[in-house]
Amino acid sequence: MHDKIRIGVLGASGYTGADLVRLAARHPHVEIVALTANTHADKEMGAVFPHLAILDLPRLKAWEEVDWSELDAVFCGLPHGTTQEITAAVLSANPKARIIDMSADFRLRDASVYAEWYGHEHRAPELQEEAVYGLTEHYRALIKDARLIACPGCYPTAVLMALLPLVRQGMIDASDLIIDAKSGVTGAGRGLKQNTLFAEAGEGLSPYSVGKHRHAPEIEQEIGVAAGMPVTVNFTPHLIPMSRGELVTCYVRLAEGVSANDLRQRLVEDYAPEPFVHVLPEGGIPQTQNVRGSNYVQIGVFPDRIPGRALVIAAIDNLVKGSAGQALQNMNVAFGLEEGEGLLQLALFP
Ligand SMILES: NC(=O)C1=CN([C@@H]2O[C@H](COP(=O)(O)OP(=O)(O)OC[C@H]3O[C@@H](n4cnc5c(N)ncnc54)[C@H](OP(=O)(O)O)[C@@H]3O)[C@@H](O)[C@H]2O)C=CC1
Ligand SMILES: CC(=O)N[C@@H](CCC(=O)OP(=O)(O)O)C(=O)O
Repeated sequence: MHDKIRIGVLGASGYTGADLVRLAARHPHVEIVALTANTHADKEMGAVFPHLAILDLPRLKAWEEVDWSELDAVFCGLPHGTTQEITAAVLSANPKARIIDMSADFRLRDASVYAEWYGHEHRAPELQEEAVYGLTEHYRALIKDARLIACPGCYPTAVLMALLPLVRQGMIDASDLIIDAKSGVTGAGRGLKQNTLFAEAGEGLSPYSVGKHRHAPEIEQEIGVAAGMPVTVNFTPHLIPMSRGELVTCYVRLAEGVSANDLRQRLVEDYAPEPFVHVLPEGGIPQTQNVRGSNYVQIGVFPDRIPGRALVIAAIDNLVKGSAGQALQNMNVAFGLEEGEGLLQLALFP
């Protein structure tokens, strides 16, 4: 029996993997045993990420070279589509390993919805069925015993944290949700992409995947469960010229007799025991700068000038609460640790 949780991070040369390493390196109950990369395999982590060079870390290697038997938990920060077969291989080599996946591969429960939005049949359908959706505050009881945890996408994390308690209580109309979302460029990963080049993303603001972003079905899946009926949402993401951070503005229709104040009160009460959720007082403005580098979520509620409507706004750091931080939070739950262990650092402001 080891006194620390021995972890591997697949995709450690990417943004989510590297942020996981940054956080895990200071976690008192974690030992980082294996790190993998694709094109960066065989490099030192500190050579790929000089901000981590101060740490004594294992060398990056190809995932095929990892000895799975020495790991208790495996974090996957791989491009979606690549994690299914790798997860199946890991679990067949070490059925006791806990997999905490940051990609989209196991989030959708319906195989046909997955195939429609990701363009291929799922390659590990039995694992897709087994996976637990890793929105910690809402699925904690299932995460505790799960072998495969599918961490939510960054946008769905922010949206669902803002809306789930309200939909569940029937305080807003789940069939009338308009979500205007903005993300920093790290949301797109570290690979070279034209739209995230400084010259093209800087000093600009653009919507993308309008009407067809793959986070829409993920949001619809979870809102649908909370509402007890299928829903369709209007979800439009935008790319903002900042490195980290995400802000979602949700325009909602209030149920009869419900006010924006009631929504805030509901969120305050539901999230009162939650260490990472801060529901702001009346007039409080959520800002990405207030959560930058941290695992916190800020939520603000405002009345709309249009009667019967309200705005619920949430801010997160896409790489922390939106991926690596939430993944580590899930590991804490799965291994029976204090949920805030390794995650209580405050936002880097300004
Ligand atoms: N960025 C974000 O804000 C969020 C991302 N996610 C999801 O997390 C996952 C990782 O994202 P992110 O870190 O941004 O991505 P990056 O592009 O920054 O990193 C991808 C990582 O996967 C490795 N890799 C790429 N292709 C393969 C392959 N075929 N086999 C094995 N390893 C491979 C890369 O290795 P190498 O660099 O050596 O080529 C790199 O380590 C994605 O599924 C993403 O959608 C989820 C929530 C938020
Ligand atoms: C700015 C940007 O490009 N963001 C990414 C979202 C990152 C994320 O959460 O993606 P997964 O669902 O693949 O994990 C995007 O819109 O595709």
